[in-house]
Formats: sequence, C-alpha cells, structure tokens
Amino acid sequence: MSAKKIAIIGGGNLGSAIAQGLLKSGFSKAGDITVTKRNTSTLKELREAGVRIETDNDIAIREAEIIVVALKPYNVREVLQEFRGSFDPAKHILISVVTGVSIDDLEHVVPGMPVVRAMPNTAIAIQESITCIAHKHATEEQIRYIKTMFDQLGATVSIDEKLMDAATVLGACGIAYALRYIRANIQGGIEIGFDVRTASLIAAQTVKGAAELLIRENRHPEEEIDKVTTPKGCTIAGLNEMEHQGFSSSLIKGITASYNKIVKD
Ligand SMILES: NC(=O)C1=CN([C@@H]2O[C@H](COP(=O)(O)OP(=O)(O)OC[C@H]3O[C@@H](n4cnc5c(N)ncnc54)[C@H](O)[C@@H]3O)[C@@H](O)[C@H]2O)C=CC1
Ligand SMILES: O=C(O)[C@@H]1CCC=N1
Repeated sequence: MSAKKIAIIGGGNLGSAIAQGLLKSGFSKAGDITVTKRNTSTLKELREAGVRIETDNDIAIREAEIIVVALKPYNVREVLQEFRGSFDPAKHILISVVTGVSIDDLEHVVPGMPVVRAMPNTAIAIQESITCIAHKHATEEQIRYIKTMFDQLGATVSIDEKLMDAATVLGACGIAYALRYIRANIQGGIEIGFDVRTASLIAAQTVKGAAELLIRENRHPEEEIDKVTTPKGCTIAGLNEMEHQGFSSSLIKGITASYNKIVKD
C-alpha cells in the first residue's frame, strides 16, 4: 500500500495527537503530513519533527490525498463550506473525526466527496487508540486504506453510523473517565501511605494489567474479579463499599449524561 499525503485540518488536541501517532508508527513520513491551524505557535514540536505546518487550508487540501478534519462541531460546516472548491473526489479521501456531525451533513457541504467518520481517542498519539469507523459512500479500497492507517494507531472497529455518538462516549470520552478513575486511586494510594509517583505507577500499571487481561485473554471482567475477591477478604469489602456508594451506577449515569449531551445539542 503506497503512502499517501495526509492533511489534518485543525491541529488542536486530537489533530496533533493523530499527527504524533502517524509519525510514531512510521505510517507516514513527517514531510507527508501537513497540519493546519490558524495560530500555529502551539505546533512547534510537530514542526521540529519535520511535519508541515500551514495556516492555509486550501494549499493543505490540494497537496494531500487523505484529509482528516479535526475541527470543532460548531465550525466544521463553515470551514468546509469555505474550502469545498479545494476538494477533488477523484483524488481525496475525507475523514471526519468531528463529534456529532453526520456523514449526510458533511457530504451535503462538500458535494461529491464521500465522507468517512472516524472516532479515535487521544491515545492515538502513542498508537493505543480504539478507533470506530463508519461510512456510507466510500469505496472498499478507500475503507481498506483508512482501516490500515488506523490499525497502525491502535485498534479499529467498523460500526454503523447510528452508533457513532455512543462510540464517542465510550471510546473518546472514555479516556477521561479512565484517567479520573486512576487519579482517584492515586489519591487513595497517597492516603494509605504511598508518595505520589509510586501511587501513580502502581495505579496506572494495575489498570493496564486489568485491561490486558480482557484484551489479550478475552476474559469477562467478573471472571477476573472472582479470582481477586478472597472470601471475607479486603477486596470484596472495598468493592462492596464502592458499590454502596454508587460506583457502577455513577459511571453508567456519567456515560448516559455524556451521550445525552451529544444527542441533545
Ligand atoms: N479531544 C478529544 O479527545 C477528541 C475530540 N474529538 C473531536 O475532534 C474535534 C477536535 O477536537 P479537539 O482537538 O479536542 O479540539 P481543539 O479545539 O483542540 O482543536 C480544533 C482546532 O481547530 C483549529 N481551527 C479552528 N478553525 C480552523 C480553521 N479554519 N482552519 C484550521 N484550523 C482551525 C483550532 O485552532 C483548534 O486548534 C472535535 O470535533 C471533537 O469533538 C473526537 C474524539 C476525541
Ligand atoms: O468532549 C468532547 O466534546 C470531545 C468529544 C470526545 C472527546 N472530546
């Protein structure tokens, strides 16, 4: 599969993370990646790594083959509308990572361009994203290319577009939920005697180990929990207290609150 030139329109948190992942994975050479932003001062590290930094979206789009749109939901239509003339359906593949804006909406703004929606998370910077992909009119060949690209940046799963908002919550917002869980563990760890660095390492590596048990061994969480909960032991005492305080319930309510925020906005 020959390497294609990639333009990332909107070099903010996610756009920059995608560029970092592309570089780290070796999927793209630095010179084949262009990142656009109006104020480019925050993109110093990418520039130093050889990534092309542009303020002109027209140039970036025309010179690339893959266009990743990483703009905010409130200005994506306006910006794409402005640059609709820069797109060439015979040359370009358009990928939107924008939350809550449908394929139909975007294809309406840029007529003739099939749009693929992708929902990665910020761990894409270190090739550890889960990226959900949905499409309607893209060709098999285009989808194969996009999947190969995101496979280099973590794991990918193809979903129906109607699940894209749910994917945003579980996968993209999920990074923040998981980090807050780890932070709470660090706070607890300090209270029971660890310094912050040691508590952070133990908490983060423990979460990584738990996740790997599910991913690598394909286990169900409760099967693994059963192995830890010694009868009359400290694990079940702690777990039950967490549940009395609404642990699982608070997470489920948080997930549905995030979801409702997307679908009601
Ligand atoms: N941050 C995250 O973890 C995730 C974000 N998303 C979605 O990705 C999109 C981007 O999110 P973030 O990176 O967090 O937002 P952000 O605000 O950090 O990035 C957007 C960037 O677009 C730039 N921009 C605005 N107008 C522009 C223009 N005309 N041309 C070029 N650049 C322009 C802004 O300066 C900003 O740097 C949003 O739609 C968000 O919902 C999706 C998954 C995860
Ligand atoms: O909070 C947000 O709206 C975006 C979407 C997913 C992650 N960040």
